[in-house]
Amino acid sequence: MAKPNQTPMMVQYQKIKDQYPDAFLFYRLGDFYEMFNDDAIKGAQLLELTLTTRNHSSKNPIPMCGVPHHAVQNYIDILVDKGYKVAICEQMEDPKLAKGMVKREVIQLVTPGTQTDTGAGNAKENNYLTALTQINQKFGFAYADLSTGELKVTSLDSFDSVLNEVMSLQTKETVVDKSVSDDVLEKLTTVGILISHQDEAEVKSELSYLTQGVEATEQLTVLQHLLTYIVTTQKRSLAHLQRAIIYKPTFFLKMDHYSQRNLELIQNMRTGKKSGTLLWLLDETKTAMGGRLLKQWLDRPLVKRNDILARQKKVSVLVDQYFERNSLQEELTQVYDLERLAGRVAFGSVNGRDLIQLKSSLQQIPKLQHILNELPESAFSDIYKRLDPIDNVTEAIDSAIVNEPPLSVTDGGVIKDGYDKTLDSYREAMHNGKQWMAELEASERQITGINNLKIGYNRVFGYYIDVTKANLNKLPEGRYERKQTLTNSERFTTPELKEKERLILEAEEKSTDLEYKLFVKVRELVKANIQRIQSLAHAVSELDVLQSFADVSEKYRFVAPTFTQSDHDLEIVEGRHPVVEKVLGRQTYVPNDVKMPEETSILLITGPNMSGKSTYMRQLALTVILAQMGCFVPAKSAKMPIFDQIFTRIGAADDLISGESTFMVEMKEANEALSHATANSLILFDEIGRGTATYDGMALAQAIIEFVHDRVHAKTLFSTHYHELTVLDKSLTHLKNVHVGAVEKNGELVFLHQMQDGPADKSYGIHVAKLAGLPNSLLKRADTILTHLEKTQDQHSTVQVTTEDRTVEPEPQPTEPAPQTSDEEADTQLSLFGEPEQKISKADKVASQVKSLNLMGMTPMDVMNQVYKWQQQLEQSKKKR
Ligand SMILES: Nc1ncnc2c1ncn2[C@@H]1O[C@H](COP(=O)(O)OP(=O)(O)OP(=O)(O)O)[C@@H](O)[C@H]1O
Repeated sequence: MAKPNQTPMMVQYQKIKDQYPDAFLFYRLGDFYEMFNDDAIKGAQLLELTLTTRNHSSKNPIPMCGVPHHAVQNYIDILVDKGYKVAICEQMEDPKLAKGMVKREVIQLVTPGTQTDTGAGNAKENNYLTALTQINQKFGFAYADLSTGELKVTSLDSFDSVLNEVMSLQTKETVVDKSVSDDVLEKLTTVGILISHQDEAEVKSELSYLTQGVEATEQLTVLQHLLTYIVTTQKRSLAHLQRAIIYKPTFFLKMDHYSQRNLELIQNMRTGKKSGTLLWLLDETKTAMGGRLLKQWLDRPLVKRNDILARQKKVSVLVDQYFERNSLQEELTQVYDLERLAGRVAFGSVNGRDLIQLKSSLQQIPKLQHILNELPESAFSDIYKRLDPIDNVTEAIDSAIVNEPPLSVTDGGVIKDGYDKTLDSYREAMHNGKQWMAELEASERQITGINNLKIGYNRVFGYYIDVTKANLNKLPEGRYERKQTLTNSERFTTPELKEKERLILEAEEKSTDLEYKLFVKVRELVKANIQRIQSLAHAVSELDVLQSFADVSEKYRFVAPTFTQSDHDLEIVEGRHPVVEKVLGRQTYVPNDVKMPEETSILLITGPNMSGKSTYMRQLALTVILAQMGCFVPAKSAKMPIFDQIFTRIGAADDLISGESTFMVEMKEANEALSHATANSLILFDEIGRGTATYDGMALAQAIIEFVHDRVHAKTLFSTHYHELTVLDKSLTHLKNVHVGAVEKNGELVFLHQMQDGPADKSYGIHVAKLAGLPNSLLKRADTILTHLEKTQDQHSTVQVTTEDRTVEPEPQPTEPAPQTSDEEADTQLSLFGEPEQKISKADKVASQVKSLNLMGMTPMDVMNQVYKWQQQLEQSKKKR
């Protein structure tokens, strides 16, 4: 709100700022964009700028900071990357010509989801703006990428599905209307998404084609809000936005975002980067658009047999045709980002260099067509047809734009000679100008007899005749008009020089104006062809991803999988985890079979820690994903059914939203799988139940296995440390035991990484703890406890699997007292800490904790954490003393 005694400028500033309370207002003032008040205080801190004040002599100076106009994009990017919005407020008239206050307006609101200049490093990333509405228990969900014009919409029936979409699209901003509940908004905010409110929906008639064919109320509503938000923030042409495509999550192999994360499809769990992911392995794309499409395919593998086979067929052809594939790669390398170029054409931000990139990309198209023609099969006929070289655009650019245009489109030098007669005549005048001046200089020297007389030019005084002071007396009277006096010379003009100057300057000005007009004309012609460019871009990206699949398939010895028709036979022979194999090296990696014929639905996997159980499970999931993307798979041979969904519970569970315990999340994820999986799904459960007390965990694990076996029938890999569960194969006919082999050599554990039939006979947890470097005395103690526990268990038979009636007998709770230890054992504990018992009460406490430790219910990591805690406690007690 405007404050009393404000200057007219600050009144104008405040009026504009009031319309954008949640954005930084970059207010153009001459060569700078200024921020004031709170924006300035916060902006100076975030952008590391010097904070100054306006009216510093007044009682209430106004905090202020600014950035130079030519560097503004950097600063906008920094703020937007940090999740803020920036309103760019421009001067709408020339300050020299303005009467009173210069008119200013916000020309664009840049937000995290609408940012289109995402930098060269992000060329292979989409930047999705998403939108949400909640109508009659349903969610309308839409998303758009403003840099490429992609627009999609769907209906979702739960918030979990919304979250899946939001997370897998990696959106930074969601547009919502009033219908979205506070609870939903809070959850979205918790996962770091900026919420933008858009309550009105007003889509202009010229954009109504974008929603054509969309009928469901929630879809139409969400699109209208999204489009209104885009129009109000962008305030520029949106000619490249494509008609909304309606999609359904069931069109694709469904995976929740936890699975996508756990399987490390596009993001490394430890580093958050691409390296070490399936995308990293697969990405041999040569164009940025291909890179983006590959990511989309990886997010959404297919489920329709014919679609999968059509892609696979193309990959096969390219695998076989090495030379053609190489040529394709070479030609694709020279195709620029057609999608984003089309976006810049629509926004009007395209420059001469962009048009040259567009031209040279289009010139590659006939070469791509030629290569596809050389291929033996007609598998590529659909792509071939879509490879439209758009000759009229190539010709228009080629005839008009110079080969190496400058960055600016307003300073001339963009249009070719011979393209426009009027432009040529201006250029001639400019060029002749030099000639005229040389001739005039020669004739003036002759007339005056002054040999060092010069004709020069500067921006302030224009053209002048320069005569040294010593020669001034030689100038004839009357003809020479004085312009400027310097120490050693004087500068003059003549009516003739003035006339030539007028012609030259006029030609220059007219020439740049005309060049810009001609450039815009070419740009408009390109704009009229945006849809053709976009459809070409799709075809090129597809070709690029397919060649990348073929390249990777050949390089890493992948094979084409076959898909079973009606039965659920799954047989992978010598399968590999492609990423682990790439990292470890081909020689080190041990391939493994996965054999699950129709009658086997569950593989119960046992084996030591670190032996490769999780890798084996992940390997199968990645093989299925690769197969359903249309790619070859890392195996000697592979036969599988087409899966509809993949559920995984692998690795550490975390829940960003509710802050629930690991065990709670684990159970929720298990529930998700048990309630939604079908006989056509794949379930991977890694050590379910380990997050709670042994008996509880084991009971739950068994009940879950039985439930999957009897009711769900999904193909399931279940790894466990509960060896007691391996007897289940006696009662569950569709369950098979397998284990990862390991052998003990001279007391050392050697992992074979080889999957073998039957259950594992030992857990080897303590051996793994040894590998992790835990102290010898502790390991010795753990061995003693283990022997003791095993004895107790044998005597009391407390842990026993019950399979009768598929129910679990009530088990004793793990609150029973810890096994009594002998004096000799107590001594061992104390020697662990090297201190006599009576002096150290802390050590005493720790020792008693060691005694009561339930090693059976702990992973090596838990043990390490516990030991670390003890070390800390002992360290503190030492310090106190
Ligand atoms: N088939 C294989 N060939 C060679 N090395 C392998 C193979 N599978 C796994 N490994 C190696 O063993 C390591 C441990 O594998 P993984 O995490 O799958 O074991 P795990 O049995 O699931 O362990 P834990 O039970 O402790 O979770 C991997 O990081 C990898 O280096």
